[in-house]
Amino acid sequence: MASEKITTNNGKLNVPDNPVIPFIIGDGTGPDIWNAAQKVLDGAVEKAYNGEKEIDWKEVLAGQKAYDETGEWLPQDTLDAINEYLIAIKGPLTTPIGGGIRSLNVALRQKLDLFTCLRPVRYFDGVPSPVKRPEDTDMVIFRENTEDIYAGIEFQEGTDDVKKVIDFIRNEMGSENIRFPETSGIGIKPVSKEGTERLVRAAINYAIDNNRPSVTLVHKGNIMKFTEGAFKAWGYDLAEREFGDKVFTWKEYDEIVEKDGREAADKAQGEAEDAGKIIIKDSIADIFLQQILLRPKEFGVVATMNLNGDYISDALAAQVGGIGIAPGANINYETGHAIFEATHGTAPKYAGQDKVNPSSVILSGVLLLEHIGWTEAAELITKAMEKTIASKVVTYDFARLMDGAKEVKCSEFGEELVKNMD
Ligand SMILES: NC(=O)C1=CN([C@@H]2O[C@H](COP(=O)(O)OP(=O)(O)OC[C@H]3O[C@@H](n4cnc5c(N)ncnc54)[C@H](OP(=O)(O)O)[C@@H]3O)[C@@H](O)[C@H]2O)C=CC1
Ligand SMILES: O=C(O)CCC(=O)C(=O)O
Ligand SMILES: [Mg+2]
Repeated sequence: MASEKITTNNGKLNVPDNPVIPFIIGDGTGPDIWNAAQKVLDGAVEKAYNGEKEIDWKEVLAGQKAYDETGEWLPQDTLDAINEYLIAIKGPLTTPIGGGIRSLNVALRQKLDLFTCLRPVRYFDGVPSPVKRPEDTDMVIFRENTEDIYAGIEFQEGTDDVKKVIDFIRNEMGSENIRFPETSGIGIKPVSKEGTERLVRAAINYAIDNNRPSVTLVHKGNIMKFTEGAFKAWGYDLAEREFGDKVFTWKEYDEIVEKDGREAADKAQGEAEDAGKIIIKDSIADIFLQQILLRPKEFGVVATMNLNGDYISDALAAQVGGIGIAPGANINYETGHAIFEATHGTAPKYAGQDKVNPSSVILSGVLLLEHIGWTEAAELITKAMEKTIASKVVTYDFARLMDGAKEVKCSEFGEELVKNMD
């Protein structure tokens, strides 16, 4: 079967039966989990479509393997290939120590402008969890992926550059708030209206398409007023301007309280909920981290900035069993480019041991299959995952917390999933 490219037409993906999909194998435990995942993905596609559809996996290089083979951590050829083929999947990448690149993962997201980091968090029955009712956690995180302190604008303590920046802040901007100006490093946190709007737009569209009752804007706007506070304000404005009567915002709620009192505002929100409108609300990041533990049912779609999203992703993953089972995708909803990847890192201490849980990258593959419309194959894997975990055949991370579990290797867990596809 000759393979073809996935293309876009007016914002819609055209997916041939035999698409070329680039993959980055990843560092550390990357090869173990990718090899297991590829077999599961191929097995599901074969089973779902009886050989009428097949993915042509094309390896592209990044990370240690790229450095060893080409002398570059992130070769231009890799960026060009993902640009050309639109959709890719990757294993985790080590952050090189020293050198100009802070994080290859962050660099990939920024260079391809993959502005949403989508991280759905759901519970699979039987997975060991530290909370009493892990099934109540069912959220989808929209983490802004290109801005915030991840932009990497930082100046090291003691350098001429940081001195210039500190002099500028003190002398030109008149701020005396740098407590120890002689010994400070400085980090800059850009948060833009465009960046916020495209992220919040994607989150609300997702809520509409997937019948989610609310979108929560998570921010620390009480302290960082012109970055995180602006994120909240721009988010509410965008919701009201672009989504009109499909949404009811807490900004509207506050306006009603001001005019007609709290009872009237509660009534208006109740009516909006009854009419199936999406409630756009907000939560300050610190209390949000408490509420997702105490009252997770109150949250559905979460839209937030880069650093908050990084913390929230791992915290929520823990509630449903940990980052061994936390998938993700980096998506530009405007160009159609997307790279699917696990939430966790390279877990270097387990590298080459065929030990870690491949579920995060497998479920990232499920997101990929859903994204290209191959939902039958995606469903086969999800069901097989449910069945396999329920039968207590699991990798070390779950086995150490479960009674009566059978611990299997990374590759064996993948094989078990393929067996359990029916
Ligand atoms: N997107 C990416 O590619 C990311 C890359 N990184 C990079 O990865 C490297 C290592 O980062 P580190 O902070 O150690 O975080 P990791 O996520 O790599 O590992 C931390 C711990 O999480 C658990 N864990 C991770 N992956 C799995 C898995 N597949 N199955 C079961 N458990 C798992 C292990 O816990 P335990 O020890 O309890 O068994 C592991 O020791 C760094 O260079 C970092 O920059 C980090 C995050 C994301
Ligand atoms: O690239 C990294 O080292 C960190 C990335 C990360 O933590 C994440 O994507 O959640
Ligand atoms: Mg992270």
